[in-house]
Amino acid sequence: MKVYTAAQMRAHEQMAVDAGTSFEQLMENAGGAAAADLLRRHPEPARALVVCGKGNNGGDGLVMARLLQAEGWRCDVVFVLGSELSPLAETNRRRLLNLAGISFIGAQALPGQLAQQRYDVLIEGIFGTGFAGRLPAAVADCCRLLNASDGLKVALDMPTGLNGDTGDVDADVFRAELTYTFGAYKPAHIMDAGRAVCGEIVCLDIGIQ
Ligand SMILES: NC(=O)C1=CN([C@@H]2O[C@H](COP(=O)(O)OP(=O)(O)OC[C@H]3O[C@@H](n4cnc5c(N)ncnc54)[C@H](O)[C@@H]3O)[C@@H](O)[C@H]2O)[C@H](O)CC1
Ligand SMILES: [K+]
Repeated sequence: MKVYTAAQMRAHEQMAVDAGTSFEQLMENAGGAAAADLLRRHPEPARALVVCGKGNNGGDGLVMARLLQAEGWRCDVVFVLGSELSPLAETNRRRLLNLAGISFIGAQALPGQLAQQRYDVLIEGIFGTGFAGRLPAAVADCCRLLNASDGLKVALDMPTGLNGDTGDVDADVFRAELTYTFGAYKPAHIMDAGRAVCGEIVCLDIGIQ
């Protein structure tokens, strides 16, 4: 079992890029592998909420949204940390523009939306390996809302509020039923406190050593 810290992930990602792939392709591989697994579990078109932060963790969610909508899913996308995204997340946001089945909803509209719309799947891409410190209040509020909602709760790489390196868990951590992690497990995935908030953990190959 491969277990990599955030710094080790960055090093292996860089090695893969030096060997000829690109960061964009790695993100496509991550979102693609997660979407493929979800589609195996949920072969019928369904309705998903994709909750993104501003970094590449959200970018993985945006790739998933594109691939799920291509299979007939309806995906609502929300950015909870503003609209200034990492370059790769922005590239993948643009790829969603004008696609059938994709709607963008404002973060302030999320509580009302969750009250009136039932989602089959909630995909959480707020923070991944780039997270350090405390959860911003807006993210803690969002996680509380998601935790209280119906639908399969899916975390990308790790549930937001879980520090992948240390296993520290915020009180308002996203409580996932299924966690897709990319390239390798992270230290928190094999700690009891971390495992308690990840649900089933599926480690997906994204083409790094
Ligand atoms: N490593 C790989 O091989 C791949 C990783 N992928 C995915 O990308 C994320 C890591 O993305 P990154 O952009 O580095 O970080 P995050 O998305 O987790 O968010 C970083 C973003 O958030 C800010 N931030 C961090 N802590 C806080 C805080 N306490 N409060 C407020 N804001 C915070 C930070 O400054 C950044 O702006 C990885 O997990 C994978 O999901 C690839 O897509 C595939 C290859
Ligand atoms: K996440």
